[in-house]
Amino acid sequence: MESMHWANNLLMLLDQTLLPGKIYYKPCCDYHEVAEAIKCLRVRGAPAIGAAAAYGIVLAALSAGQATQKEYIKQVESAGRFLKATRPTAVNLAWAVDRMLGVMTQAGALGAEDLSRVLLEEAHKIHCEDVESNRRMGRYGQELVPDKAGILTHCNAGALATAGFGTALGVIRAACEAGKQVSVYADETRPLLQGARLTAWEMMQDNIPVTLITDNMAGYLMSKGKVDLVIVGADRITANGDVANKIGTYGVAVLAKEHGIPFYVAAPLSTIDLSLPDGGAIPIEEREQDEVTSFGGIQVAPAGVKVWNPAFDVTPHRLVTAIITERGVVRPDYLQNLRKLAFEQ
Ligand SMILES: CSC[C@@H](O)[C@@H](O)C(=O)COP(=O)(O)O
Repeated sequence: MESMHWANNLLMLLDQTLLPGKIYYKPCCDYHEVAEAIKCLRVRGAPAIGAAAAYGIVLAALSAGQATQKEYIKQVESAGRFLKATRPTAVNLAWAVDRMLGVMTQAGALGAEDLSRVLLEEAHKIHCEDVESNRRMGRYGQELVPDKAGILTHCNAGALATAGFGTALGVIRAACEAGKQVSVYADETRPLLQGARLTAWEMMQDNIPVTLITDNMAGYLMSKGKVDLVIVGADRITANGDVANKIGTYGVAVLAKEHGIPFYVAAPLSTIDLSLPDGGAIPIEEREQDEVTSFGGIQVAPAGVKVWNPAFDVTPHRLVTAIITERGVVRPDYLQNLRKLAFEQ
């Protein structure tokens, strides 16, 4: 299932807020619609919001087509700032926007039509490269998966969260393609249920055995010897290997440590942010309180109760066994090894 595609100068986004009940591709005809879709999690997952934002830049460029060159550049840059401000944690979003703006600057001498064509080519490149990275990650990562493994995952780091194949779920898919049998356990992932709604659905679509658990069952599941490894995606990885991912990931990592279970993170290089020294510097998105006080549109908490709703947490690098990237598997010392990997050609 494609998370997005480009058709007739429109970005078609699979509306993930409706899954698994309904499959609907929402057409976005301007960058404001793309920004709204990112904010509301119609499109979500770090690489997917990066690719969507890249197409958002193309839409801004297309609608600036009649402007003078100076005005055109001003409008596209302003769209870039707008798109970047939608969600602060996943660095892939800013990475993709900056890459698009960089291409615009380099090709600055071109007329509007050519410039928009170059931007569309770049957005397609970002989209295609992500699928290719995930496939590579899968090849490296599947070597860490023993046959008959019980695998716990949190949130959704699958095809839906990327341009295709997935990061953490890509590793699982690659292990299956290599002939291994696996049993996947999906944390439901409160408050927005990406695990229940999306991961369980994705695994079932591919006939990969999956068992859904609520988030508070993970420790007991591990104590019963059902989990051989944990694998999750990431929204941002800092220079020292600290990992921001969906809220609840940190708790799973602590439980994995307690039970001696390897904890793997699968993420492309576009998720690695060497400009930040450690996880303390990552901006963590806080979302609306009704995501916590309501469930399926029904209020489940007393009106007026105080709520804290961070969308992500940070897992310290000491709990991360290895980081799987499209260039290979990185192990501690992350400070040294991530830098080495990023600058390798
Ligand atoms: C390959 S996706 C990795 C992460 O982006 C994913 O695990 C996650 O935390 C997504 O959060 P979301 O709030 O659904 O966008």
